[in-house]
Amino acid sequence: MTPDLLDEGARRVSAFAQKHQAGRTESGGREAGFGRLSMGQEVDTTHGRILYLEDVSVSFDGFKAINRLSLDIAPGELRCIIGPNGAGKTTMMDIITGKTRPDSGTVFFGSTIDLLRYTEPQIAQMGIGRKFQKPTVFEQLTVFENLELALKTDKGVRSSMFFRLDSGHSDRLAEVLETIQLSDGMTRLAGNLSHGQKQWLEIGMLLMQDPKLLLLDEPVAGMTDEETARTAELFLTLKGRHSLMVVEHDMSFIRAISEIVTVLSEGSVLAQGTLDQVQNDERVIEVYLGR
Ligand SMILES: Nc1ncnc2c1ncn2[C@@H]1O[C@H](COP(=O)(O)OP(=O)(O)OP(=O)(O)O)[C@@H](O)[C@H]1O
Repeated sequence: MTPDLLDEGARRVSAFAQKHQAGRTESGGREAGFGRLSMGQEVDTTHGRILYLEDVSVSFDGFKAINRLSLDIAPGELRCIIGPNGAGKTTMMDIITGKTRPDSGTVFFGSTIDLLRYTEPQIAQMGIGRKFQKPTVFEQLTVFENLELALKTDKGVRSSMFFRLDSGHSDRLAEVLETIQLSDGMTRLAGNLSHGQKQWLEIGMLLMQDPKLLLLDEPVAGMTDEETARTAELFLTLKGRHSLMVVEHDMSFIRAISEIVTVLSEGSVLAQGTLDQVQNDERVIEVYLGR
């Protein structure tokens, strides 16, 4: 990175810090919430569902990875998805985000947006954010710059460096920094963060884009116990303001955050209920022990 870019970055961070130092609230301003949608479409959740899949199937070379899958998620819900390896969890997220087209079935965002009519970037713009297992932050940029860049994903890195935050963006950035507990580390290079902090930063980058629905694939894999506990706290603060779908194998984490747990097996819903209910379900015990 050139010195002029570094100077420019430092100047912006300093101006930002001065503006927001006094403005920190106990809740980090979280009461303001998120929720903007683009694409000129509002998500209609009046029927009590933000995501709705019905009878969805997809095959790869004759193998049914998703088999007549039906499930729905309520606005503000934090839904945990578990299931043995190969159950179809990632493929289900690929279908929701437009990465994979199902052979049949229905996938709706709210009650009016047919997601199967949109491309992957359009679905992201509509407010469905996805976090893959591995963190993909820009290691050579600071925490602040990563978050700032997330506001302007349509621009190149250099033009984004000179992008000026308006006060709405600036407030959101401060709010997100508080939410992901990186306010004090905003000038650190992302490459120097711990694994857990990188994961939180990437979640923060998604939050900058005002997602209605967040899909998170194995968010605590590789985290320390302390990082896992902090991630549970983070998800509980996001619940209500966003809808979350969390795929995870770590049962202690699921226990800390879950209300309803959906168990996938062989591409379908095998069981659904509280973690205790599904863990005591004979069919669930069988698919886990059978492997
Ligand atoms: N593009 C593809 N081509 C062929 N087979 C695929 C493809 N994507 C997924 N599959 C198969 O579909 C099945 C479901 O895979 P998927 O990755 O969705 O499972 P998962 O529940 O996410 O597993 P894990 O917990 O191991 O991540 C697996 O048998 C996988 O091998």
